[in-house]
Amino acid sequence: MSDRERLLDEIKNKGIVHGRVVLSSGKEADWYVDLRRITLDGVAAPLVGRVMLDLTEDLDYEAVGGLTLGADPVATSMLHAAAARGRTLDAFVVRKAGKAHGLQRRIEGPDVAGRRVLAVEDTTTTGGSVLTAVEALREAGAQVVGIATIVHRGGDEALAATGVPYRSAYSLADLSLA
Ligand SMILES: O=P(O)(O)OC[C@H]1O[C@H](OP(=O)(O)OP(=O)(O)O)[C@H](O)[C@@H]1O
Ligand SMILES: O=C(O)c1cc(=O)[nH]c(=O)[nH]1
Repeated sequence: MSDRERLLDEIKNKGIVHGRVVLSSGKEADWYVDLRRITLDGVAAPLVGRVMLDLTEDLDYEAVGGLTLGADPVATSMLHAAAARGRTLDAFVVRKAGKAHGLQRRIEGPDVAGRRVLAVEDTTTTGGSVLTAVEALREAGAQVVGIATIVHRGGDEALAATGVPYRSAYSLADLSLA
């Protein structure tokens, strides 16, 4: 079984929750893909790193990250998977809001200014969260070369408007949710 097939099984078995839920956008839905149960799972997280590296292998980037919290373990899994393959990949965290004390950084981690970066997410519904990260990265002087998410729920138009390649590892059809 490939990493992609194994991760799909993990998501189906551990990540899908049925029931009425309010989404990040304020919309309501009858099911939720809780990818934190995947990206923080000891078996699934290493697969996340390898699958997301494979998904974006044609893109040239030196750092990866996105809007906290969903994106954070995606980025660190990729960092470790890259290291296991002999490649150095930095990670970063985009805060939802700037911080008023300490160094007052909106983007934590090694500096992204002037660097080629990949914006990641665990799931995209409207694309709003990852677009917030893309805006913050561009403001900080990073060159966003692509966007990648584990599960694509929606947001196609907003994502296309960024003008950079967008990839998702799985569609709702893969999860038998569409
Ligand atoms: O495409 P969107 O409409 O923005 O929805 C997707 C976002 O929603 C979830 O995060 P949430 O806002 O629940 O916050 P969290 O990551 O802090 O848990 C998820 O992790 C994505 O970041
Ligand atoms: O839109 C969201 O907030 C959302 C949907 C989903 O399936 N999973 C998730 O973590 N967030």
